[in-house]
This record gives sequence, C-alpha cells and structure tokens, in this order.
Amino acid sequence: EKLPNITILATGGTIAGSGATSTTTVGYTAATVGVQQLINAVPELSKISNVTGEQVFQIASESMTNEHWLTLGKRVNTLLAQPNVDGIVITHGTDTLEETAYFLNLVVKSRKPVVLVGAMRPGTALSADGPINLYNAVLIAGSPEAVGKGVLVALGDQIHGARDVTKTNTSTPDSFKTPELGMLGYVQGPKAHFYHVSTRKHTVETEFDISNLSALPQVDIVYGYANMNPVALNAFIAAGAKGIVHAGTGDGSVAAKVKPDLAAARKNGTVIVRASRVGNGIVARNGEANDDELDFVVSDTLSAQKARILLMLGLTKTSNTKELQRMFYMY
Ligand SMILES: NC(=O)C[C@H](N)C(=O)O
Repeated sequence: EKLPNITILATGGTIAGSGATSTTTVGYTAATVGVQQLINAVPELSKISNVTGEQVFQIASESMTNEHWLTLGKRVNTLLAQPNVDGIVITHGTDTLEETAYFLNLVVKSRKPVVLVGAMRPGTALSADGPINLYNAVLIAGSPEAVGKGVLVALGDQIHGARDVTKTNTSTPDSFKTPELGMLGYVQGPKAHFYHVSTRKHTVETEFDISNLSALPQVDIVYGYANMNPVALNAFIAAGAKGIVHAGTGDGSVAAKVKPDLAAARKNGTVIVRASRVGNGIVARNGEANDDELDFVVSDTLSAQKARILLMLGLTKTSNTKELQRMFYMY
C-alpha cells in the first residue's frame, strides 16, 4: 500500500518547547526544538506516511501576526497545489492555534487535509502530549475521510473543526474543546473516526483570496466589562482601525457610556461587529442593540478573536455592511 505524503510545517509553540526538568509543565521555553527533531521523536510516523519537515517560523503563538498568517497561508496553498503532497500538518503554539486554524479555514484553496496540532506540555515533560498529538495529526492528514472537511485541529485524541474549537483551560492537557457545537471525531485504532461536520462554508467554497495580499486591514477588539469606558475603542480608531469587534457582555450588549462613541465610529466609516465575551450562543441581530439603525454587523456565534479574522478578510472584499453580515452568517 502506498503511504500518503505529508508535509509538516513547524511554527514553534510548546510542542517545540523545552523545560529545565521533567516536572516543568509551566515556566518552560516555547519554540526551541526544530522540525526535524520533532519528527525524529516519533519514529512511528514513518509507518503511516512519508513525512517532510519545513520550519516556517519558530515563535510562541502569542506573537503570531497577520503577516505570519499570510506567509503560512500562501505556503500551504503552494504545497497543496503540488500533486505529490497529500496533506499538511502544522505544529503551532496553542494560545492562538484556533485563530490560525480559522484563518486557514477561510483562505486555503484545496480540499486536501490541513491539520493543526499543538501541545500543552513541552517535549521534556513527563507525559508530554506533543508526540502522540503529532502522530494523530499526521494520521488524520493522511486519511481519505479528512478530505473536504475544512481545516482540522488535533489534540487529545480528538478531531475538532477550525471554526468552533477553542482553548478552554490555561494549562491542562484537555484544554481544547468545541463547546456546545461539538467536535468532529476521534483518533483511535489508529484511525480517524468522523461523526460531525460544520454546515458553514470553508476552504474552496469561500470568496477569499490571499495570493496577492501583503497585509490585512487593521481590525481590533474592545472587551466589555462593568464600568467600561470608550478609551480603548477611541484609541484603536485613532490608530487607524478599519474595523472593531466589540466583545460585549452577555448577548453582545454595549454599555451606555460606550454606545455613542461606537455609533460615531460607524458613522465615520469604521465597521463595527458586535460579538460576545460569553463564549457560546448566537449574538442576536437587533437584540441588545438596534443594528439596522446603527448599521452594525453581528458575529453570529463566532468568538471575538475569530470574528476579527472574518472581518479582516471580509474587508479585503467589501466595506458594505449587508455583504459583511452575509459573510458572518455563511462562514
Ligand atoms: N501551549 C502552548 O503552546 C502555549 C504557548 N504560549 C504558545 O502558544 O506558543
């Protein structure tokens, strides 16, 4: 039987981290180990695939930028256009892994599997989770069942979809979950078992094209809380934000002290997306604010950090808020 050809793109993170002792599970250094060493640590990979490694970046994922995303997205598209590449695995820090996954879910132009993988413990730790997670990710990326399912995330023997997965715990190994909307499946056997797919469009079905982009429009997030004031919002506007995601309290509610400035920002041309800090549920259009009158967009169920990504990509196509709202209900 012919083994699938999988390219591992390494970007850093804890999966490439090392600590002082085997019990160092916090306070280690992320992004120290190179891609070949990650591959060598899992000799079982050669039984399930022909793996090739490529070091794209070597960073902790809290330092991920829009420019990193454009570089990574273009590299993924170039590789997947080659007939001798069957799938891609991306090793990544877990802090922004869900954001990179969702970005790629919207801009990868291929049905071939793309699987992001990270670890909550550095490779030097007792029960390091990186090696088994990497093995699972390569297995998924080489599975015919993973074709056409959008960008996937592999941690803890589970398969998650890029749109809905999120990091839910600062430090425990079971941190990655898809609350409420549900994960896609398991790795067991060793085999990828799928049970769910998202109904939202992704990869080859989207209207986004990054091939000629060297930057993305500036979009920032303002966070809602009791006693909130409009200082951060206005600072972002003054710094040139083309879009603002308002991570509001509850169903995306906006404090009375902030609403006039948010409305003014929209009148002056900034696109406003109302999201929620809650983490689950739909932000109701014309619920906690009169979005039709204020000309705001709602995030649907996207978290603020993912709404930021969709708004940036949406703004590369249009600044029409009806069109942008359509995208938030489509992706
Ligand atoms: N577990 C991790 O990977 C956390 C690390 N700070 C990162 O995102 O790069």
